[in-house]
Amino acid sequence: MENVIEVKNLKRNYETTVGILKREEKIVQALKGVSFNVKRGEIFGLLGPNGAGKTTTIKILTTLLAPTEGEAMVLGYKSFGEEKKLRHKINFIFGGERSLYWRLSARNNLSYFMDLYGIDEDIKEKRINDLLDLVGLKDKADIKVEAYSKGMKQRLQIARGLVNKPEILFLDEPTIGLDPAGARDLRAIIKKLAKEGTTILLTTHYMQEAEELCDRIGFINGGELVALDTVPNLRKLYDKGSIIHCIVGDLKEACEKEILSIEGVTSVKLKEIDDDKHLYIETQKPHEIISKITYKLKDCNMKGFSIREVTLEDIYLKIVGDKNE
Ligand SMILES: Nc1ncnc2c1ncn2[C@@H]1O[C@H](COP(=O)(O)OP(=O)(O)OP(=O)(O)O)[C@@H](O)[C@H]1O
Repeated sequence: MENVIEVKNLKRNYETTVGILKREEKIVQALKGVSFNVKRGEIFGLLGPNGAGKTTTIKILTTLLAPTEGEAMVLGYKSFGEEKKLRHKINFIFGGERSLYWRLSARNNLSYFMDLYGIDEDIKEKRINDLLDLVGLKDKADIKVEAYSKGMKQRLQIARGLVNKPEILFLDEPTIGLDPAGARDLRAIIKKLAKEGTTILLTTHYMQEAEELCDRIGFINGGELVALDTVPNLRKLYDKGSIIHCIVGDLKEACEKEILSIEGVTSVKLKEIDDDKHLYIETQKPHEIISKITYKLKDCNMKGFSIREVTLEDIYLKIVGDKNE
């Protein structure tokens, strides 16, 4: 499958000033040499903590920001330098953005945005109806957007992002602030779009969403791409099997080390949540060693335990780390 995005050694610095009394110039390296490709029809996820460089990457790819160094080719055009040739072939939606006109109906919003792209009158009406159908707003098409729920507004944003039939749609945190049902509806639309051939590059902080949607995932941290693969391959690379999750009230200092020394335990992570201590024990043979673990924790006021498969969230925490630690 052909590459529709080719990013090579992409760098972007921001110049800012810091300090209140003595203002000093500071350079923030938001991207430190990122390289990746996206294939046509793929749903590609960029995941990483706040400030990792995800939005900067999207802004460069959507022609909104110039790179400091490196190359970003989108549909064969330089995203900076050939932006005029590229702009009508792509579109983007930033999560929580307020680009819709609340005093207008959904239909009139879409009509207005199509006019900005110079879409012919004779294809406008059908395209508007198709888009309203796709995002499930046909029945509410003539109601003012101000009366819409957050989920409906976000679905209309998606329709707005499709007015020019983009070959690539960029979505920065598309489901942010939506309730579970609203987020599920939006994910269904994203899947449908990809099935119909639209390439999607999205960012999200929701690991389950990424796991459900993305064909491949790039983990970005501190301006660097630290891993890139399909979810099954990421599992193979970083998956040591299962996680035994134990919750205890007290933890004797030696316990953690003793558990780590049990044969078959790959790693032990401790996290304090409220007054409890959560132990995440990585192992390939959870059922063989669980009794040894509960024995070691017998004086630790054990409140419960569970055994589960390694999730994308575990993989994320392993690769990117936990900023709240
Ligand atoms: N206009 C700007 N001026 C100065 N620094 C900036 C600017 N925009 C972004 N940065 C910095 O660049 C780095 C990358 O920011 P970016 O917004 O790309 O991260 P992100 O991964 O999208 O984060 P989030 O998940 O919070 O949206 C951060 O350190 C950020 O503070």
